[in-house]
Amino acid sequence: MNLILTPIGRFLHRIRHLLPHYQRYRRAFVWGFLLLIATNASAALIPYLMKLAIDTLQRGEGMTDVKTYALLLALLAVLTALLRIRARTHVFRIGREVERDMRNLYHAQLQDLEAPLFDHARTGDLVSRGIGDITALRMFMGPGFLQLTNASLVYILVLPAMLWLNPWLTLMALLPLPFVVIAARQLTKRLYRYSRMVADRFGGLTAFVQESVAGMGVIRTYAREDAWNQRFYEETDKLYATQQDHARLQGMFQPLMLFSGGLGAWIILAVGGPGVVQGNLTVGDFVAFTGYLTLMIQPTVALGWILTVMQRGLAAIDRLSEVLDITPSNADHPQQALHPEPTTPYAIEIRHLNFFYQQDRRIAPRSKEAAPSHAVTTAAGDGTEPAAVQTLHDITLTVPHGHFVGLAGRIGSGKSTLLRCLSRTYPIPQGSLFLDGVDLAHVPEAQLRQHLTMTPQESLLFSRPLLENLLYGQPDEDEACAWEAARNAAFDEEVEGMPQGMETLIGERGITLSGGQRQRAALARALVVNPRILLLDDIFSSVDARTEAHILNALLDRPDRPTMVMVCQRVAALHRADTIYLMDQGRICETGNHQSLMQSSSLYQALHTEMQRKEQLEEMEQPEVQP
Ligand SMILES: Nc1ncnc2c1ncn2[C@@H]1O[C@H](COP(=O)(O)OP(=O)(O)OP(=O)(O)O)[C@@H](O)[C@H]1O
Repeated sequence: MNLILTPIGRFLHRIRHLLPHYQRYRRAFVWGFLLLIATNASAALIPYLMKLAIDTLQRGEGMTDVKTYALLLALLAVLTALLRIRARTHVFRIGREVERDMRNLYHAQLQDLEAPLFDHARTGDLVSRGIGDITALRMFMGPGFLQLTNASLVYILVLPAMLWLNPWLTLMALLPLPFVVIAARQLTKRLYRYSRMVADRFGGLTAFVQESVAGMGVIRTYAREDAWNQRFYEETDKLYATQQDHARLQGMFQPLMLFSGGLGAWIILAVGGPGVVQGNLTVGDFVAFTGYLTLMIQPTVALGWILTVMQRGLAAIDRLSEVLDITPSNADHPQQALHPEPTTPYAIEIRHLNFFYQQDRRIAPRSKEAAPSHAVTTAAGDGTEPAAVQTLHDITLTVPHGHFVGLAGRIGSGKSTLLRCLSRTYPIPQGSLFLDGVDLAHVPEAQLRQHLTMTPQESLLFSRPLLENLLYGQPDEDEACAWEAARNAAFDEEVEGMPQGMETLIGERGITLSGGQRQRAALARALVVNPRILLLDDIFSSVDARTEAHILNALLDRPDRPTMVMVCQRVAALHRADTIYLMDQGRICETGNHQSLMQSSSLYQALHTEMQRKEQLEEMEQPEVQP
């Protein structure tokens, strides 16, 4: 019992993400199955009617019967064709529906994945899983199901008919079958291996193309086109070689199946022919036998194709499961709603926060034969915990409601990482970060995003009209709200100057805007949400100092100003900060305001002087600044 259950259980586990679809479309599958039974039953009647017609002719009986058989045969042929068309369109539609559902599921899962995975996964590979692998799944669920069911039904329906006509001749005709089964078993594993390799290589190639398009400017700047092309050719060569191995294997199968069918036909002639001459077999039996064998040859020959589609489908489901199995790190945490009004003196409280970046946390199977529960693994592919590097050390701080906190420190001191933790972009430990006294790890995602907005260093804009980008977090707001936010971000005048104003279509990732415009558009997008807490990570790096000061002053002078934590790179921001946390090597080394730090911290003094010098140079280079 165990022996039977274990492989079946393993298989069901492997296709676990497909089982809900079998459940959802169970009626459609049953209906498709019934249509296929009807199609094959109708097809299986044709050789039998031929036998009756020929036997009637042989006996020299009246033409009326023969005409009736001819009419019946014609009707049956039409019926079989109609049923086959209906069955095929029906089953193909199921495949399309599953394909659509899986694409939606996969896309939704990508939205839930956390930042560390995107740090290490290759975008192109994720794209290829969402496109190529889901197409392979459609083939598995639609045409694959159709051909497999068809082949099984042909054997189930035709074999008894042949045995009933002549058991001995049937056994002889099917002599090559065991060899076919053995060959199929041998080839299946290798087909899976090559299918998986082709899918992985294709994923790598998609990632390459994606990087080439994104990095076109860099490639041209360094005149690396030829070298880059060469690397691409090497990748395509590898894919080609794997595809060739795959095709060779697949190519072997079809002739093998055709040969076994031909051998069966030869046996029928060699054994059945003398039977007809000796009178042990009627000509009708002989013709029916040949007809049945022809019926069986088609699915037998298609077996190679079926196996390929099935193995490619299994490779696809393995690759998709690696992504679909990943659960967000806070999925199991109990949820606790934030209070609508502040209940504690601190909007933000951080207690002894330690944070580690995982190294080389990539999506890959554990072993060559995809294991069921793998998902995230190390470069070694052994599923052990990836190495981690501690980036934040024992951070403790508080931010009272409405305060403006500045983070300062040298490059790589951990400022952005701290903001990423605060915005829960990265998984955070429980009991370390609190919003309004509620453990951040327990705050429901949707609520968190209404209360807290983070604008990172490099903000992405979507290839949509500017208005849609600005209202992205509050799509129900009207255009007036977008204009107000643009005004607060000192971006409104430039929008007015654009020929299509708010309806201006933004290029991919905001490419058609200048760096400074992109940053202010991203700030305006955050302001539309009107969050209680605003996290700003060095978002003025492409904006001149005066514009930065202008925006910041306007923001801070608002009576309803949010609690703000900002990575400060300019002196004006530091001067306005209620509290400055000075960071060094992942630690908070000094705390105070500008005046107190100028007196107590040599690191702060040095940073401040550097900033001042940089700003003076900037002013000299760019005398024309925006208001
Ligand atoms: N996604 C990541 N994965 C692994 N390590 C990272 C990641 N992001 C940053 N680091 C490392 O963490 C350290 C702190 O980086 P972080 O970006 O927080 O510094 P920062 O103070 O914001 O620097 P900057 O002023 O240049 O923006 C650096 O050593 C950096 O290499």
